[in-house]
Amino acid sequence: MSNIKSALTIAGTDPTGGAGIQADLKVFQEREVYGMSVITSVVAQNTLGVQEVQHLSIDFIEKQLDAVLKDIPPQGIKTGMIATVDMMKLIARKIANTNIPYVIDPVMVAKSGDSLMEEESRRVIRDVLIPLATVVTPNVPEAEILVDFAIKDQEDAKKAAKVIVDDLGAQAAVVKGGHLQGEAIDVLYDGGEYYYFKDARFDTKHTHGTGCTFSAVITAELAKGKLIKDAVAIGKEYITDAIQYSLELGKGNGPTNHWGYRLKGVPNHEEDME
Ligand SMILES: Nc1ncnc2c1ncn2[C@@H]1O[C@H](COP(=O)(O)OP(=O)(O)OP(=O)(O)O)[C@@H](O)[C@H]1O
Ligand SMILES: Cc1ncc(COP(=O)(O)O)c(N)n1
Repeated sequence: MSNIKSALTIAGTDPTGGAGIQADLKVFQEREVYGMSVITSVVAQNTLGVQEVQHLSIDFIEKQLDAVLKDIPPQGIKTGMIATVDMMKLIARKIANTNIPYVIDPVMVAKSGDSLMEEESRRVIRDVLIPLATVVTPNVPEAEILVDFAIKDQEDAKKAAKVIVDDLGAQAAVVKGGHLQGEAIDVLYDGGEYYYFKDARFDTKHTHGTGCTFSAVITAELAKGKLIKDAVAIGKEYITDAIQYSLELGKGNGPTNHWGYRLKGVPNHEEDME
């Protein structure tokens, strides 16, 4: 038997390569798992925002899922942009009995402010997909919608992570602190303990795709058999480096970039460098 680990992302696209499916596949490659993808929606977007979205039919998404799952069953699955209730129900049906670690990045609104999930789906994701999750990775606005209370500080973020696990049924939740003040602190709750992942906050607008990248690393590490808390720690370190070396590409919010960090060749924030 092959010991190659593979990971599957089920998400929307970003033709400029910073977010969505394209970002996930780059991460899988960097984390040395074999990357596979099922596209839910094709998105005409760039660093400035979303221009147009076309959802694929449920029937065609199902064909893609069957093509992958029946041929190369992955050791880790993540979902990103799942815009409609019917897509959520389909994905739940396909992965409910698989036992494959499953990471949900509950993508609702792009950094540009454009909606990536229908209003109705925001409630349905709670009931249909969250109970299947190994880890859910909401940012603060997404966590607020999932738990129905305002998150102003780390104490609130901690409470939200607990509700997502204890009440909504995920195995673990990490509420990301990118939208809070001060250092970038993410809170993980795994049903037993809280873990805090704290790192420097960089003053940069080039953070397109941070959430996608972070959750893709966690998926890759779970696929390799890492514990949840170790997978999140690796995700945090990776995204911090990728934000520090993010790229001034495009006319808006440029993409994060771990590749540049690795090569140490193309820093764009010289003030952060020695
Ligand atoms: N300016 C920053 N400097 C350092 N780390 C950051 C910064 N902004 C976000 N992070 C970290 O990046 C990760 C993603 O967090 P964030 O809250 O930005 O997710 P997100 O809003 O879901 O991203 P996206 O909008 O791309 O979906 C977290 O680990 C967070 O702490
Ligand atoms: C297909 C897709 N999925 C996710 C995001 C969120 O990323 P961001 O909030 O950084 O724009 C996105 N823009 N596009």
